[in-house]
Amino acid sequence: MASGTALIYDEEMTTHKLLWSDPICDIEVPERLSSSYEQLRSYHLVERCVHVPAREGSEEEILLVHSLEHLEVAKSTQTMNEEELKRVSENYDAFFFHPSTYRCARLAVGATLQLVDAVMSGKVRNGMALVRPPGHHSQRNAANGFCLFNNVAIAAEYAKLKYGLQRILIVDWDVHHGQGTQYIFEEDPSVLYFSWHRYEHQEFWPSLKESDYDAVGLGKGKGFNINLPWNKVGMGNSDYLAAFFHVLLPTAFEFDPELVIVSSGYDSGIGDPEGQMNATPEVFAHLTHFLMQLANGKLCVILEGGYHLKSLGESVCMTVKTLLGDPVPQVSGEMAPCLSAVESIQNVRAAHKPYWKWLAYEDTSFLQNLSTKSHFLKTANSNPSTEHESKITNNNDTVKVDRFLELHMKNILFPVPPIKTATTGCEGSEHFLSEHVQLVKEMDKTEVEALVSGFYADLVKDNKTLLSLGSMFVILDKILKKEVCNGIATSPTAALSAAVALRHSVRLGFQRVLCVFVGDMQMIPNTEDGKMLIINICEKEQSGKTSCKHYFSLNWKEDAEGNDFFSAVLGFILPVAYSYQPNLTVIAVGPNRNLGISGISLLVALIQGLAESRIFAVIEDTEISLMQNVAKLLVGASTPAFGIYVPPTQEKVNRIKALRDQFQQEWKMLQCSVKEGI
Ligand SMILES: CC(O)(O)NCCCCN
Ligand SMILES: [Zn+2]
Repeated sequence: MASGTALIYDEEMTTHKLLWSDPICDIEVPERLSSSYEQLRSYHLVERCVHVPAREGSEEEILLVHSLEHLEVAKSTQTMNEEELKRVSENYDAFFFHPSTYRCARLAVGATLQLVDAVMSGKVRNGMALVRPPGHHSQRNAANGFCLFNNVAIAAEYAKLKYGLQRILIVDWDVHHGQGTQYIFEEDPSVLYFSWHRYEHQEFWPSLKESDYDAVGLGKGKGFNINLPWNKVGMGNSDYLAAFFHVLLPTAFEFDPELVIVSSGYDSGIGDPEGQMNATPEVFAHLTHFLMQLANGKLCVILEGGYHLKSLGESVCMTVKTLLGDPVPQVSGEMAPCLSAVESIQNVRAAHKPYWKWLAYEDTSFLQNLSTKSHFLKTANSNPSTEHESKITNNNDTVKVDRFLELHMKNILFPVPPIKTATTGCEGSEHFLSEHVQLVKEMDKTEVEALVSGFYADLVKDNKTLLSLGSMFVILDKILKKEVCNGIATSPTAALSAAVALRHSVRLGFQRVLCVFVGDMQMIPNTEDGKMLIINICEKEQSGKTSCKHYFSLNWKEDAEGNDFFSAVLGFILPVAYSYQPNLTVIAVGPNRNLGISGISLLVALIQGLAESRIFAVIEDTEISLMQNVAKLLVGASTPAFGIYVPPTQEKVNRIKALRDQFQQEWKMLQCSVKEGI
């Protein structure tokens, strides 16, 4: 199983720079690269990565995407004087040549391909390439938007050719639309291109009609181009996460890519003069964590834009930390997407409904018989209350942003626990023991009895379970004290252990405990005080207990063919969980579970982004192989395998939709459509 994270950086890529005054291009400075690298060193992240050297992309590799003419023009600039360089640059929209630009652009291509090779060969699991000039605006025959060669597009074509790949996902979270990449792949169903971008109803650069949500791809490529336009500035963490839950991730899991490449621009982060958005650096840890669950973890992150040096550096570090497997920091801010974001999400889901199975039963009825785009929802000016209040008055006040980020990151960053996982040494644990796993000794019997006989006496009826509780208490204590990141235990009665664990966790001071219980929960704690939120995935409605704000019973029957649980996790469980913002997650699997191991693995893998990755898993002791799967995921020892993708049935989609409609006011991350007439 591949492990390790590659970091590719070559200082020579800092030699490309603007030689004359140009207010559009003067933000693309060499310090973008050097200060990001310095920030990685300051967080001791460079030494934890596998260093892979850059190389020059060959002319042949560049010709995979670009015309010979484009290559020749670029090559000819090496010997030009300033006057000539300026003149050639004027042929393009927002591009500047320097005598070293051609060399740097070839290094950027080569660095990107080196990363693809390192990941595809299994030398590493994933990695990041810090490159400039960026790539996603450049086109077959033109430089554009600071980009000369389209690094990511060349990487996709290279991977198809060299590794015979048939499904590559490109995620472009840069705040500008990568129109270059869109043009290159818009008829190609083997490359799924997703981009969000500042758009403001075509007001914002590059102000293209084809950047809107109805540009879904052409010919055989229809459905494989996804544009999510942001029609307002100030988009934040909740908008970005909602876009992942309700648009990108369900599509990505259905597409089932063999490789994921990120056009990783950080101008979508707070403080950036171009983006004017509000998303804070830790959100990139969450986005990265989600993408790591695809393609068996094969993820190549390639730098695009990002023009506020501090914001860029912090976001790059959040990305690399997550690639390395570190716990994911709590995401800040109100978990509620703004109206404009929800409208864009709704529109792009409607536009893509004809192409994706997971959308087949989503009702975009309001669009029933409407063909032209003008009928799609458009807010000329949604009322101010639906706007995010901006944390920073204006992003142009760089020093103010620096100070904000200094404080913000202090709160976000936390010491990573030395040990990743604690376990009880239960049967089967020998299969995943490593230096990241700690066996906990049993709590002594009398201590357990004292603990249990008082506070939990009503729950614990017999001695048999007493001992299994003992080691559970030890694990919970270690998680609370942050001596370990997560823990796993087996129990003869997981339902009882879960009930005791929940009560014990609240007693230990966890204020918001999320419990996802798979199977028959039997005893359901009182969730009135909001200190617990329970999602019970069961085969049939628990006797008489209907769903309410802090208790959901989600009826689900495992699909015989494969794993159809994606829509439940992405469309319901994660949005509720992220809205709740727990500080501990308890995952329990009781008797007669109604979910497959792959469905449960998906749940465990995706939920690690919550509560600073603090998870306590308790599994019925008859489920040895499930326990091993879950443990390997918690340790980070295995890249996730979620079984055969099966789209949700209409009945299951309706069940999730009903819960969403009922609770989207309480848990706003559930929102993915605007009710008529609001
Ligand atoms: C790589 C990039 O997307 O950040 N380039 C932005 C160019 C903006 C020109 N006005
Ligand atoms: Zn950009």
